[in-house]
Amino acid sequence: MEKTYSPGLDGVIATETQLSFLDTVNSQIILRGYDLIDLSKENVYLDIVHLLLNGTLPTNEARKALEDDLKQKYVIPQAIIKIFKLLPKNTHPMDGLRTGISALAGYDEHIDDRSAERNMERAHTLLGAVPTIVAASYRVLQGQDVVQPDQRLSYSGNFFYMITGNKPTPVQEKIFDQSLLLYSEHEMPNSTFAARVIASTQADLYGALTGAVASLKGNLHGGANEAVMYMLLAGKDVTGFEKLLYEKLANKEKIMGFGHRVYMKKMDPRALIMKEALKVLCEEKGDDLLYRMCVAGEAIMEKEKGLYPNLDYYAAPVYYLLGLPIEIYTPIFFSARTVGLCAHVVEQHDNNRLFRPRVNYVGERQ
Ligand SMILES: CC(=O)SCCNC(=O)CCNC(=O)[C@H](O)C(C)(C)COP(=O)(O)OP(=O)(O)OC[C@H]1O[C@@H](n2cnc3c(N)ncnc32)[C@H](O)[C@@H]1OP(=O)(O)O
Ligand SMILES: O=C([O-])CC(=O)C(=O)O
Repeated sequence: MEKTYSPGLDGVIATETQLSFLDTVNSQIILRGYDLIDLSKENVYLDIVHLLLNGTLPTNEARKALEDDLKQKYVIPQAIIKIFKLLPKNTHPMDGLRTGISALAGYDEHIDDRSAERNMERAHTLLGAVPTIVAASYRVLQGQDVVQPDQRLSYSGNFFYMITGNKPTPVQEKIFDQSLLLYSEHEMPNSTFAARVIASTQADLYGALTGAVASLKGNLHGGANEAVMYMLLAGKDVTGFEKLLYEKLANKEKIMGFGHRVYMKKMDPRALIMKEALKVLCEEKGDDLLYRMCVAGEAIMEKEKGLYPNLDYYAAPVYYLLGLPIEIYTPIFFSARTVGLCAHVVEQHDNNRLFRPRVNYVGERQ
């Protein structure tokens, strides 16, 4: 049989899924039948968690029960905090996160049980623990004290608090929660593919997510949000940012936060929501410099390359104005994506076939 080769697996269908689909024609991100963009206007992150793991949007009671359950799982083993203390201080928070998730596997007494029930329990354990791992590994590596979780806060409010040590204002909490919702699930990005490939050997959820962290760190993927912020800071103001972008384009460099394998010639619909959030935060601050810089960058990229922003382009300045440390932007993305990854691994284990593609051999033969 003739086999086709598509570099980067562009356009290749890797799996069947009931979880999500990017409908680029209608600029919709379908999650179990609902449009994530619609949901981002009325719903909260935990609704998406319920939708992805249970198949339905929660009632108020079900949302509360979910949140109460996750709250019981916030505290991570003290030994994992000790491991963070042993890491070299220049360890990137994504590598701290990868180490923390990997270490959780040892605490699972049923590690060899891949049933949907056990995987669902593990998903809850991870959803409770990952924000704590993100915040604690970052703070330990910075030489700061770990902020203990505060169960009186909402799930997102507590995550924000554990990172910054400050309780968010209602506006900060709403926008932070919305960003988590937008990052929660996105069909078949590199990290989700990596997780499903790993899970397809019957490897466990922790292993699959550990691999996904490694994938998400790269700046062609999740690492772009951090890179966007460094680029904006290097630009300093609108003129400086425009000059920087023209220089990068002249050097044939990739501009972080633009382009997308699936959307490429269209705006990522999630970016629009974060663009609106950026406007709100700028208005609140009484300083719209970051907004004007981003809009100027968007215009240059459209004119010069016909490329549009992806979510990372607008999430980065939003996180900056929320007062979040730059090195933690990608770990936050991962934390939000934990639910999507868990749902994909559950689905993979439930209906598994080992991923094992072939190659076009172009080497020599004796
Ligand atoms: C939430 C997320 O993870 S979204 C992704 C975040 N990543 C980024 O923002 C990194 C910047 N963007 C990119 O590198 C790419 O657009 C990717 C990796 C996202 C998609 O890559 P691919 O689908 O493989 O497209 P590819 O890299 O082949 O680009 C196609 C063409 O567009 C150009 N291009 C794509 N993105 C960019 C960009 N950001 N800046 C400049 N040129 C770009 C490429 O140079 C290439 O041009 P050519 O055909 O003249 O060589
Ligand atoms: O879909 C992709 O390739 C990358 C992305 O936007 C995401 O993971 O949110």
